[in-house]
Amino acid sequence: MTDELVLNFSPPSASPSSAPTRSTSSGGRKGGRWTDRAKERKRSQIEARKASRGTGTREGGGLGQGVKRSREDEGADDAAGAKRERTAGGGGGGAHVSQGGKRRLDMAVGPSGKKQYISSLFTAEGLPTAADSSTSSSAPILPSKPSNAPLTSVPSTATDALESGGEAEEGPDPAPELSKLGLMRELVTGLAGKLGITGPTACQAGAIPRLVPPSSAFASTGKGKGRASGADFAHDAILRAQTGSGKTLTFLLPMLQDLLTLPPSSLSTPPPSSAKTGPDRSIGTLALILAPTRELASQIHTVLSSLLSSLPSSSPNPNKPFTISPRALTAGLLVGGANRTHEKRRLRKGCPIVVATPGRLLDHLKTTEAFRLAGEAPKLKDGAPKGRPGNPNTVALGTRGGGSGGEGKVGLRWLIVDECDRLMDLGFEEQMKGILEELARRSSPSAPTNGAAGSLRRRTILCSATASEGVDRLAGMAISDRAADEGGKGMVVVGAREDVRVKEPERRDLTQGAKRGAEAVEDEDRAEDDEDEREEEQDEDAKAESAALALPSGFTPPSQLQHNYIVVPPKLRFVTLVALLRKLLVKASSANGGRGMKVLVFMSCTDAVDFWWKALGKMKMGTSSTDDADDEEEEEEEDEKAESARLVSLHPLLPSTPIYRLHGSLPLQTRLSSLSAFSSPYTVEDGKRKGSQTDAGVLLCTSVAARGLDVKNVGCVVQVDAPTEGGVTEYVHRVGRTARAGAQGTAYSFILPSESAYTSFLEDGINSSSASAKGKKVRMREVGVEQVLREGYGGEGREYETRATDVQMGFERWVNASEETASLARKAFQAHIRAYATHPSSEKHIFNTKALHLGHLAKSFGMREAPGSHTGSSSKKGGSNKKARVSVGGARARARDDEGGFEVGPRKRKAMDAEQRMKKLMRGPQALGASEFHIAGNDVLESVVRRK
Ligand SMILES: Nc1ncnc2c1ncn2[C@@H]1O[C@H](COP(=O)(O)OP(=O)(O)OP(=O)(O)O)[C@@H](O)[C@H]1O
Repeated sequence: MTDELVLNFSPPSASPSSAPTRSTSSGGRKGGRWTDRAKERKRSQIEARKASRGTGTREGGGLGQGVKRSREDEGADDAAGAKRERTAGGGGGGAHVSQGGKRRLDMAVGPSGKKQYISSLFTAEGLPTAADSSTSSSAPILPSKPSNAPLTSVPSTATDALESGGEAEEGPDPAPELSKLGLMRELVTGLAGKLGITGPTACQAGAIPRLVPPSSAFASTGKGKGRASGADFAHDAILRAQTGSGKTLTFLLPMLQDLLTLPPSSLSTPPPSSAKTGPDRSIGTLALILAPTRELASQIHTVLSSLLSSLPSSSPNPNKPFTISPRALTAGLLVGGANRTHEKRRLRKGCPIVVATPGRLLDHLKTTEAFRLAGEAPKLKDGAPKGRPGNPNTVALGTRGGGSGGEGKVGLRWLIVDECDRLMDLGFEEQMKGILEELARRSSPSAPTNGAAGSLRRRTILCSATASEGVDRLAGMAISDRAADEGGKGMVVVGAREDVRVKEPERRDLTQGAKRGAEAVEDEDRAEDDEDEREEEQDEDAKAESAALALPSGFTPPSQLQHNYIVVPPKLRFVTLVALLRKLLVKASSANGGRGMKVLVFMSCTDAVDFWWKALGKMKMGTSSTDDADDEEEEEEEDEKAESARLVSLHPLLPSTPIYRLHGSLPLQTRLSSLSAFSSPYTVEDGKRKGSQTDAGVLLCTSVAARGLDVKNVGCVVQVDAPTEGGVTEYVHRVGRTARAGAQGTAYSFILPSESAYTSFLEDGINSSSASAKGKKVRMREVGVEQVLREGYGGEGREYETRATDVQMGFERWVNASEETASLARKAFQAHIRAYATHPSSEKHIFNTKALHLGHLAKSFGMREAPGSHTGSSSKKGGSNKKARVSVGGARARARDDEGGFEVGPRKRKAMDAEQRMKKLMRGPQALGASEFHIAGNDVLESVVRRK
């Protein structure tokens, strides 16, 4: 590598001699007793070794310079008790090949001048290269046509479905392809102007015409060019499409068009003479959009707000005025972790559109009096509906709690659930049930069901890439009334290449559900029965587990995405990540004129993210451990104060590349600020933000960032740890953070040698999907770890080994410099092992804790041996063949105690259920705020869900 990053390395020292230095005198003596000759030869060899070692240390000055160890370190290595071959020769380079042995040991001179041995990262044989050289990263890659890019023209299948003969618009279309979808001119202009979007993606071309209401439904809005015919119109739908294919706009655009053009007669205000005098934001909430994570909710809110601000305050077309001005369609954001009082204030002012996480939404639905759905009157203290004289909006509306809207009036118009499969997986099901019950309770019994007025019924859109059982359940709950009214017609799937009608979701009686919930709270004795039920459910879930792991039909990664894997020996995980990041960043920087790229790095648990993030920012290269300790003590004091506010780390080998972190245990503000800083990162020099923008950035994260997040210029996703939940589906979501909207993207997965079956597991899972079976098969490409290290660290021959060793030593020095850092390392290691143990049984043949070499894995956490608590056998005794003896059951049990350390999924839900039961018993707040996702994990929610 000939880039500036390499300059961070000192020039390599004179090539270390790997053979003992022979004294010329040793062979000089002839004659005499053989024992005297042998003694003399031995003495001269020792002297020669001393001499060469001294020279090497003084002259080395390269990577080996930093390889100084304290007595304590030395002791630890000795205690590690590996059968070490004594090396002959030495040098500043620090790497030595043992005489005939397999292991390589690094030798350096400590501050006291004592020689010290360092357990080596490399063996004399070197690292294996990629198994199949034809698939190595140097092999040419045939470019694939992006599958989620904006289309240059609307495909005939989409256009055929559109109605012809719509009203002619005046003037040329600003984005002709978009206006063919039936979108109103103002929206198309706004998209083209503010967002630079001129053509639809395949998902948008397929789904928007079906979601835009047919012209017959709203006489006042007139006919658009591209509206779907009544037969194709999907009142309720499941929206399913590839990652990065523009699903957010697919549901937002029809929703906005619908709200802007609601029939004036459906509103409780008199028909407006102009848009400016139309209903204001106190009209109540017309649309609810739910998302599983705070970040995703916030992102949707941002897109929605910029869409709204791109629209004129009134329609310039006098024939088609906006019924409600875009300025009145204020979007409110309600997410866990945010200030409730501020949210209440916002709700009091009125939020026609609400974007929320489910727990917080339910909380407000239950407890915030001012939260009014469209059609509901504000409640007076005595319970009578409040009708302010002179405010027709409130006077004409029905009473709250059962009489909303009145005949022919619109109530809550849209319910949109983004990433709904994930949402059901995360244990939000109770909250979702609670929300639907609350909406059902508040909706008018006389709500329109049929005919033109029936089109005012709530529309439900479930966005899901995955057709899980949870989605079916949610669909069943959400459209239970309609399904009956329409003779069992279920939800249609839109957005996929081929629209498919899913089987009719099972109807659920929400009133019964509410009763059951209330009884459960009243009768504590029933808790035991519930527990039995849950156990049965668990068994069923276990059976469903393997089925759920297969990739759902039609859900494939973008075709332009390249999938790579690297077989990384456990002790090389840290140095390989640093090398890979260097390689990627340098490559991107030279390809795009120095701007670099953004990289997302997924890890299994929050503790590991925190630890590696800190280590990358704090470790130093090439200084002695004592100096480091002094420096760091001073820094620590300052850092302590700033730590919580600190967003960015910088690594000495990744200059000008800010490193951020994201996981569910961080405070909301830190989460959002980290994400926003990563989205438009700034350069940092001398620890200070310099303000200029860069495209280079690294985000270490857990699966909390796997769904829905859309950050521009993410060129690569690295999975240091495979997802512990969700199997192939979760893999596809994670890698889907790159290669969005037609952009190129690369994914790398680290796999341990014992996990080699993971690649075929992924390939089979992805390729068995029916859509991909027709197209190009996905193939995982192996990139040799040796190649990554060589390209990342540069140098001649195997010099990268020395450099990697120095990086590892810098890491270990930082870890061992204080009890605090050492304990961080232990905690991260233990959380990692526990997370590893939660891989489902269907993946146990790949991710088996028994196959882990804990001693080596500990090295990737900067430790010289595995902490004893998780090893059945101490690493001091075990030698190189020690395997992990971790009880999976035990690890699972511990997982329940450690909410923060895990990703959350179906199996985690069981743990959370247990925790919720415990909280109920304790009757005290025990926030699950540390959970990965915003699992509404608090006692308030628990009680509101159960409350009648
Ligand atoms: N028609 C379009 N033309 C160009 N870019 C678009 C278009 N539609 C959406 N985009 C952009 O594509 C990116 C991905 O969109 P979005 O986040 O909605 O994808 P998604 O399908 O929801 O992905 P995921 O499944 O990962 O949540 C966004 O940056 C968005 O601005």
